[in-house]
Amino acid sequence: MTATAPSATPDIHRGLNGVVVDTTEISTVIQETNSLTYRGYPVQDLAARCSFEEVAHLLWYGELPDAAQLGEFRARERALRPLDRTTADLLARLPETCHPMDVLRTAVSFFGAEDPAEDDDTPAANRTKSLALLAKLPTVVAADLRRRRGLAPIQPDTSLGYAENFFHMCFGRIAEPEVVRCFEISLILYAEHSFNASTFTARVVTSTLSDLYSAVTAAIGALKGPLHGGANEAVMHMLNEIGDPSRAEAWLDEALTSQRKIMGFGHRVYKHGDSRVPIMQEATDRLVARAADPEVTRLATLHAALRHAMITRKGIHPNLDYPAGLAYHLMGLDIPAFTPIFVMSRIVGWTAHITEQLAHNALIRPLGAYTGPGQRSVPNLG
Ligand SMILES: CC(=O)SCCNC(=O)CCNC(=O)[C@H](O)C(C)(C)COP(=O)(O)OP(=O)(O)OC[C@H]1O[C@@H](n2cnc3c(N)ncnc32)[C@H](O)[C@@H]1OP(=O)(O)O
Ligand SMILES: O=C([O-])CC(=O)C(=O)O
Repeated sequence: MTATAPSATPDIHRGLNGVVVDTTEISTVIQETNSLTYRGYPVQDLAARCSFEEVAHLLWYGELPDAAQLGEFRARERALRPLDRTTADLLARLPETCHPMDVLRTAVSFFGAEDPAEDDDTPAANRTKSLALLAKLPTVVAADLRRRRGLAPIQPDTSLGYAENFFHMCFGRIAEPEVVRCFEISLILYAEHSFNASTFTARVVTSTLSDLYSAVTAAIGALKGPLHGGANEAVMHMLNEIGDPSRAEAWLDEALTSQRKIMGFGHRVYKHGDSRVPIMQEATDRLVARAADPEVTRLATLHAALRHAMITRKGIHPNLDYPAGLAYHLMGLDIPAFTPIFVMSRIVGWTAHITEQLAHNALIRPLGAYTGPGQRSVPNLG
């Protein structure tokens, strides 16, 4: 038998780093200008001039809504906010020791099981499901936040916008306009970011012609990890661990020496700073100024000191999770709710990508270069 010559080592891109897997019309990071556009609009302009609902409409339908379209979009979203009794009961039975991302993942999976049209993947059916998820996810997140505080859920208020209603459902009151605006800016900035890990996960699941709920459930699992969305919670844990601004440099030295990843820093695509950070940082700074509280000043000084030390020492810049984590804490939200809030926003990007994937589907199935043992005979186990 002639031996086969070993094949040439294939070109391997671990983590798909630098690999372009498909086209997209939804958003792009423009490396040269370090900017991000949604359907062609710079995200900083959208954050300055639009509501989250307008941006959701843009990402899903390709255009900003006119007044009539926005009115209809808002009315439909508001009507879909309540949870049915079965869902509320199911979620209330989950252990309080589980992470709130587990609650969201379970909720979306259950919404799929309950939906008789789960397998209808026509664009119209998927638009209806996407809107229902957008509307219901804040209700799940707020009820779970209150459950962990030993409080009963508060029903959604259809007279309130998306961001205001979330504060109402968490705290029974609407936060001040500056807080709501900062929150809304974070939702706009988190809504979409091209082929990030969780969106790619949603596209992989969709590419098998599985249903939208399965794709979103899987995306929630991918977002939970601290190298992705989980970093906004990890940022706040890290700031609490450091404690005092005077410790920032020494803490960083030690963390880098022990090869720790510094949460909220670095990015696969942005190597000179995340385009969204300046907008989020400015909004967070406004919350700090408004608080005029020594405790808040201590945290903000520590946040700035660590950012400065990390850029000086490693040349690595913060990503969006760095200012967003601090902002959510300053809004009075509990740390385990931070990544679920990311889901409330990114649901828009995920479902826009699911629709796009389905419109030009190709099964996503890469290759792996085998490095295991050569072919061998199964020994006699008897
Ligand atoms: C919204 C979002 O999901 S944004 C991302 C949120 N995630 C985080 O904040 C977690 C912390 N950051 C990280 O772990 C990384 O920067 C990632 C996962 C985001 C990007 O990772 P990659 O693109 O794979 O870059 P990679 O990990 O190879 O980093 C390149 C170099 O920078 C270093 N580096 C990158 N980020 C960090 C960090 N946060 N802390 C310490 N070192 C870092 C790496 O150790 C590596 O150094 P080396 O070349 O000496 O080995
Ligand atoms: O793009 C990424 O890799 C991560 C990110 O910033 C996001 O999903 O918003």
